[in-house]
Amino acid sequence: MSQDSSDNSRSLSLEHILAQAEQDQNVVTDYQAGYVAVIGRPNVGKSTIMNEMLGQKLSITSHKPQTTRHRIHGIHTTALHQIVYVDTPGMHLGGKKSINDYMNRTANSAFADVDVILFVVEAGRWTKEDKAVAKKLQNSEQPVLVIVNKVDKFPNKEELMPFIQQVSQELSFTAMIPVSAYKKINLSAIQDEVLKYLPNRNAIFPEDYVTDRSTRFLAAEIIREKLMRTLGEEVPYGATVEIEQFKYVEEEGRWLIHALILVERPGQKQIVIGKGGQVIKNIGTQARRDLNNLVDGRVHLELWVKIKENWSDDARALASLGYDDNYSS
Ligand SMILES: Nc1nc2c(ncn2[C@@H]2O[C@H](COP(=O)(O)OP(=O)(O)OP(=O)(O)O)[C@@H](O)[C@H]2O)c(=O)[nH]1
Repeated sequence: MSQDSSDNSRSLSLEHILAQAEQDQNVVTDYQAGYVAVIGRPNVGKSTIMNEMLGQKLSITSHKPQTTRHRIHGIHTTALHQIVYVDTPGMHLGGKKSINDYMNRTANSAFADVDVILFVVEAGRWTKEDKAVAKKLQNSEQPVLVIVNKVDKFPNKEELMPFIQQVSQELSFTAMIPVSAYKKINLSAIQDEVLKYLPNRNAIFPEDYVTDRSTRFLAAEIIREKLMRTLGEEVPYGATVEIEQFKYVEEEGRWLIHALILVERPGQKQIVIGKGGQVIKNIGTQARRDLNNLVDGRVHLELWVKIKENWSDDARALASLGYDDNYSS
């Protein structure tokens, strides 16, 4: 073999490699992956739906509006697709406090970069706040799927017709899907419809990821959920949870979690503690059950209540508690 021909064959194989690399880049994968924002006014069931779609509990739920304050990514991966759900705080009209501003900003920014929007509404109840969300979605470039949740409240489907007509008049949407997250009715239709619009793309997150939030963060959310479920109206919006310690104690074979419940006023502290410490004990017992599941082991939980005045109306305090605009997907 002459020197010339061997050079030639080397340059041919280089060309081949470059061509192959270009082909690889243009490969059309069958795999589908993308982001799905779950939006709507408070209390329509966004978190319940997302938890059901994921088959596990990530977002906290309660019967009180505005339970969700942060945006959480729940990741559902199969051999064929990866759907990344972006749960948002319920969008609402009222309130001048920093926390309300923060929640609306987070919700607004959540649907800027997604592939599909799930607009969750409550069967039979179309409010001013729903209208405001509908208005924001009017010029949306992404497909909008209207999820009519809580249809279990209407055993007679005929009674839902006026509601469906009203929504149809006020918003142009890609599809409308009636479901009950609570009774697990028709939830698979949501995924079927989402998959029609999810792009062909490789997985965004590694396949064993279920959320991009830390265990520590999820632990704080679990405690906050129990707090909101246990207490009356006046405390929960003035309360938040900060995890001070989260560590595995080898000798005890269990996790040690120290959490601070921050409230704004002395009266609230009394309510959270309860007579003879009964209320906080009850919150702790409920939270520990879920925390055991979270860490898949045993948890020793210590809860403390502390007053931090006006934390919900102080931008710096909010940032220090993790309500941070810089958090990104
Ligand atoms: N009857 C009925 N209740 C439901 C259904 N889905 C959710 N709920 C209840 O509605 C309440 C609110 O649910 P969430 O999932 O916390 O609502 P959300 O929209 O995430 O609320 P925010 O966090 O305030 O934005 C809870 O008490 C749920 O149990 C449903 O299909 N039927």
